Order: sequence, then structure tokens, then C-alpha cells
Amino acid sequence: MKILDLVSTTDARLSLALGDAIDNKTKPLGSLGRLEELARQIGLVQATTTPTILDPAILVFAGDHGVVAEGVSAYPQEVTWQMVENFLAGGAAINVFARQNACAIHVVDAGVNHAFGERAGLIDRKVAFGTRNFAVEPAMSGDECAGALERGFALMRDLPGNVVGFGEMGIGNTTAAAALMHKLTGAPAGQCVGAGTGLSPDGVLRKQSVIEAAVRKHAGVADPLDVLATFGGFEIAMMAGAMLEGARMRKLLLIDGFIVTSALLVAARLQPAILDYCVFAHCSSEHGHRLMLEHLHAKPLLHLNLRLGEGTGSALCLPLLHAAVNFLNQMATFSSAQVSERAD
Ligand SMILES: O=C(O)c1ccc[n+]([C@@H]2O[C@H](COP(=O)([O-])O)[C@@H](O)[C@H]2O)c1
Ligand SMILES: Cc1cc2nc[nH]c2cc1C
Repeated sequence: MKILDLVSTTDARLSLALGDAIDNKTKPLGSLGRLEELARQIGLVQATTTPTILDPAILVFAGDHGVVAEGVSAYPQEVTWQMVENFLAGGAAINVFARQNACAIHVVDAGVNHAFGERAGLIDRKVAFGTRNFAVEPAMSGDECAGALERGFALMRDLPGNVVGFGEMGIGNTTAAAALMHKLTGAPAGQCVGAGTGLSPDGVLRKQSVIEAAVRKHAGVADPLDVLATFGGFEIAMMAGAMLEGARMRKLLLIDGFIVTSALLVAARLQPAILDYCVFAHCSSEHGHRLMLEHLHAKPLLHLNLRLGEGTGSALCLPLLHAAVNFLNQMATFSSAQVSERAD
């Protein structure tokens, strides 16, 4: 497996040109706030002063987690495959929000513990029927982890469009994501764990102990790919691969909640320039997400107390992306509209 180098989108001349284009629009300087930052970022990602949003798509990666045997989720494992069926039937929150925003969804079986058979609309990239229990042994072998990353690269190469939103589904995956966060940011496990699908306070303490014991068991694992294989999940590894390839292709990456951001933590350790390509959709109410975002110096767009996953935050910020490119491409300038500029 080869991870290709990513280049930063930094381009001083283009940044100046975008700044001029934004400042010449008929509005007080800076008055479109975060939308101005977004417009500039999308312009830099696409290397143009006239960026577009073409064929946006949301990829929902599903996988199961052996660590659920430790009682770390409020819901049973079969909810993962049952929700995949719900995605395929169009009845989940992500289906509703993607439809509302004319956005395609692709559901990927990265490693669900269920035999779906041939299913229209389901992209079968199953590495295995769920990871192993990392409280006992590494979640994945090195080969399984590399296979998941590579399938992520390939998926992105097949995807049209220049904006890709990430989403996931996997009972137990907040435990995997919290373990990755603990290992990759150095934050204490107690600051990385949260209620996930709705664990009780006692359940959250148990989740913390499971992570702390597993980290002691797998002491010495430090390389980001080894950390991913030991504590991660197939959907998390496949997202990390897809993010790396998406950025290499200069697609804009929409980062959803706690689990999607944990995949980015891995990708950013491998290729820090990936952060230039990321829009952080929202700050999840999962306990560790705010700290995880701070670690990445990320400023999320929305604060809606979401903690659903599926890519729902990614879908909900699509109108903001459209607004950013539309104001840049369509607003009149002071000179074209013959509006007087500021007096000083
Ligand atoms: O995206 C988030 O921030 C988020 C926060 C909490 C839970 N989730 C979703 O809930 C599931 C994992 O929760 P759990 O408690 O089973 O680890 C998984 O399917 C995620 O999509 C997602
Ligand atoms: C019902 C349900 C839907 C979900 N969507 C993402 N994670 C989920 C977890 C549960 C339990």
C-alpha cells in the first residue's frame, strides 16, 4: 500500500485574487463572515476564483466492532445491518437530509457482521464480518487495515463530483474512535469517551476502563497505521483512505461527527496537508468531539447538538457551501452595480 503525498492548497497569488473578488462584492467588508472563509477555501481547493459545487455525494461507511462484547453501546450490534437496510430503503435521517439537498448517497459495506447478498444500491467492500475485540486482541491485522485503506482510495477514484461528504454507521464505533483519539492526541481516555448512542454515566465509565485496559494491553503501539489497525474499525480505515485519495484529487471533504473526525485524525497524521481540504460540518454533542476538533484547529460550521452520525451534519451544511460559491460567482461588485465604496 502506498500513500501518496498531498500538497497544501496555499497559493498567495490566488488567495489575494480571491480576497479581492470577495471584497469587491456589494457588501460591507467581511460582512459574510464564515461564508467568506468558505468561499476562499473552496477557491483554493479548486485552484480558481470561480469555484463550483458539482455532483456532491455523501458516502456512508458501515462496519461492526468486536469491542461491543464489552458492553460499550446502548444498542445491540444488529442495529448496524438493520440501519444499512434502512439507508437502502431511503428511511434514515441521512436519506431525508440528502434528498432535501439534492445530494446522492452511497452506502458502503466496509465490514458489517451480516451477509447482505447482492443488494441494489449497496457497495460491497466488506473486509470481514466485523473487527475483533480490541480488549482482547488487535481489531484488525495489518493486511486487513491496508485492504480497508486501499478500498477507500479506489472508491474515491470512481466517484464523480468535487465535494464528498463523509458519514458512518457502526454500533460500538464511538469506543473505537475514542481509543484512536486517546492514542493520537494524547488526551486522557476520560476526555475522549462519551455516551455514544446513549450509555448511562456508569456505562461511560466502563467504556473508559475498557479503553484504558486495552491501551495497557497493546502498550507500545504508536505508529498511526498500527494504532488504526489495533483500535480502529473497517469503516474508519476505509474513510481515512477515501479522505486521503479525495484530497489528492482536490475534492472538498465534508467532515461529519466524532467517528468521521477520528478517521481524519489518522489521515492527518499521515498527511497533514489534508486539513486544507476539509470543511468541518458541525460540533457533535459526543463528549470528545469538541476537544478532537480543537486538536485539529478546526472550526465547525454548525452547532446543533447532533450526535447521530450517518453524515447528517455533512448533508446539513451543503446549503452553506452552495451559498459560499454562489455569492462569489453571482453577486454584483461595487463597480458593476455602481454602489459607492466605503468612505475612509
Ligand atoms: O457522529 C457522531 O458524533 C456520533 C456520536 C454518537 C453516536 N454516533 C452514532 O452512533 C453509533 C455509535 O454509537 P455507540 O454508542 O454504539 O458507540 C454509530 O452508528 C454512530 O454513527 C455518532
Ligand atoms: C437507531 C440508530 C440509528 C443510527 N444511525 C447512526 N447510528 C445509529 C444508532 C442507532 C441505534
